[in-house]
Amino acid sequence: MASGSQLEAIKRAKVLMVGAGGIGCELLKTLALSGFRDIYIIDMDTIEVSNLNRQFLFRQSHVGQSKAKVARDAVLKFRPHINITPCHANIKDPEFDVEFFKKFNVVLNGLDNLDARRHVNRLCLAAEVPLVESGTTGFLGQVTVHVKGKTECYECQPKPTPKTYPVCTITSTPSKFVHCIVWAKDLLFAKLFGDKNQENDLNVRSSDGTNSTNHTEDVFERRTDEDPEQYACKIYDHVFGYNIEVALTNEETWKSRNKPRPLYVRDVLPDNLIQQNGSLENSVTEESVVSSMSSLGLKNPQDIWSLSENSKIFLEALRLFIERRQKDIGNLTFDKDDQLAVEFVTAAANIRASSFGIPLHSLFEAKGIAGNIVHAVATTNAIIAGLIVIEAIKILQGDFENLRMTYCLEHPSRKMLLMPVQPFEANKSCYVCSETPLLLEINTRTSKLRDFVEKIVKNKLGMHSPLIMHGSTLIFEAGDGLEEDVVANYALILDKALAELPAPVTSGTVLTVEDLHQEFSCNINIKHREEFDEEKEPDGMVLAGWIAPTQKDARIVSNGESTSAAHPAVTEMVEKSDDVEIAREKPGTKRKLSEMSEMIDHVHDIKPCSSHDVGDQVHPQEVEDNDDDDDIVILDENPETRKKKRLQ
Ligand SMILES: Nc1ncnc2c1ncn2[C@@H]1O[C@H](COP(=O)(O)OP(=O)(O)OP(=O)(O)O)[C@@H](O)[C@H]1O
Ligand SMILES: [Zn+2]
Repeated sequence: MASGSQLEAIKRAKVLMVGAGGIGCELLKTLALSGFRDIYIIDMDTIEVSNLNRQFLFRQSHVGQSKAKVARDAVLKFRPHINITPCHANIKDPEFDVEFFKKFNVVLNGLDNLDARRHVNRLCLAAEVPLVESGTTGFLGQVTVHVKGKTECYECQPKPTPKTYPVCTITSTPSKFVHCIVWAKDLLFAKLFGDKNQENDLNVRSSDGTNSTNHTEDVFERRTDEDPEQYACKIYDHVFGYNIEVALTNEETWKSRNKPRPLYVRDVLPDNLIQQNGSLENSVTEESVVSSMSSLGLKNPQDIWSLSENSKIFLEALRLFIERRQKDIGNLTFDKDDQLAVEFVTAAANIRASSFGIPLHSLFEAKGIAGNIVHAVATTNAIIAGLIVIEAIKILQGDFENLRMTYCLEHPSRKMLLMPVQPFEANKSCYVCSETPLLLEINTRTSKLRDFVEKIVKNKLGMHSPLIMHGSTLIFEAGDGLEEDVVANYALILDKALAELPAPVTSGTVLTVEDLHQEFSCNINIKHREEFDEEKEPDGMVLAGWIAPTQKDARIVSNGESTSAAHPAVTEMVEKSDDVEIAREKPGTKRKLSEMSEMIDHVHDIKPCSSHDVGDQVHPQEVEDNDDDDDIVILDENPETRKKKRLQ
């Protein structure tokens, strides 16, 4: 029961809620029932059937409608007199600028991606509005609070980077099903249905053994006289048969590994395959979702298909893409909600797995791996939403002393499901909330402005509409509303090496990079470096100067006993600590735990590797083998052993 002063603060508060999904639905309900009266809610999505099991404000009849609007209507049914303003929009739209943010007393995030979270963080800092940030991954979750000048900001700690796999493991030597999924999704699917101009590491060889670059025919191009079935068989034979035969010629590779088996349509399927394959075409109606499973009469997504069933699905899905989804071809990126794409990727991954002697998986499992899905747990969302409201109330009352970051653990430690931790102070070298410049080591003679913009400014710094200045000279800008000739001029400049720009960027140059939409600016000191290690520094540049505070001075101390952990994950804390609060070495300050919120946003990535580095200590293959492909570290159920176990 809220006290009088709490109720006053609640009644007066203007709250901005971003995201009306799993956490958002719970949050809106809890805010309304706690007495909040003025809530602005932004969500860019419409309701999908898959949301209904946990986003309880939505019903089947709402599918296709704006989440923000339906959530508002649902809550007004039991709290008719409060003011909820729904907005079906992207929080990154320019209208949600710093002035907009300033209208609110607190911002509450129920988002599901790093990009939007960083954007909100920057605007909250600029507008000086406190932010309560949240995330859940299955049974795990956390609520963190970010108040400018009092706590760290959301970006003070580097976020976990996406899981990457060495290119050679993916293209040549898969040893786990996830490698086959990454191959099927990021290479084969992208090659067949994605942007033709993008770089792709899939071996594109023509059937006579020469590399396609030296040969007139590209197997992936469909000839005009080739019908979809023939084309599908050609692709099958090429990627599962011919390419494997070519790989087998490299005997070195197979000395210490099991050899893969080349697979050809003629061996895997009966001769009359093509007729069989297309014979159920009539079962696919115009209105229904295009699906090779239903076309072939396979119903249960939890069944593990045989090699021949996977082969049929592969050929049928490819045929259906050509015949029914022609307009999408060339623009597709894998989407876990695209049934035909999931079927194709499952089948392709399973056929490859079969070739390499890796156990096959069901469509349900494959979809989970391909879409990085950790199944959402409604109760975790409800707990997290409750905690968001508790922290929001403290903020509204100005009770900053008692703010807590709270972690929801899957396996309660010392009978505690929730672990509250005092917020950590701001990282003095955070490039977002402090003015600390970054340092970029780059080959200024060979790296193009485009590389700098894409790899550093957009990917690493998360800017969308950047403006790059060299002193008072504007080098580059991107974003909507630029004149055509300006855009054309920048397009030319992008292909120039940094040192050859009209205002040359060389060692010692300080660049200022700004994103006006994010009200965010930072300086980057440029240091020329001639060479980079292709394997360890695949970007060909290294951004430094953004040091997590944990690296230097923070260590976990539990009951007076320090450990050497540099950047503790929540589970390590559970493992080693008897206390809820964890003191830094410096007495009187407390440290918070590393973030888990991005775990769910992880994507599988591929990084380059050379082919002869097996056995090397730092070889990615070895790292990956030990690492077991995991994103989330959890504790073993048995508290005695307290071993770390990993959750895929
Ligand atoms: N940039 C953004 N602007 C506005 N809303 C956003 C933005 N990014 C994400 N969201 C919203 O945040 C919500 C996150 O909710 P949740 O994590 O439950 O995801 P979901 O898409 O509803 O479910 P799932 O991904 O599990 O199918 C979504 O409703 C999504 O539309
Ligand atoms: Zn910061």
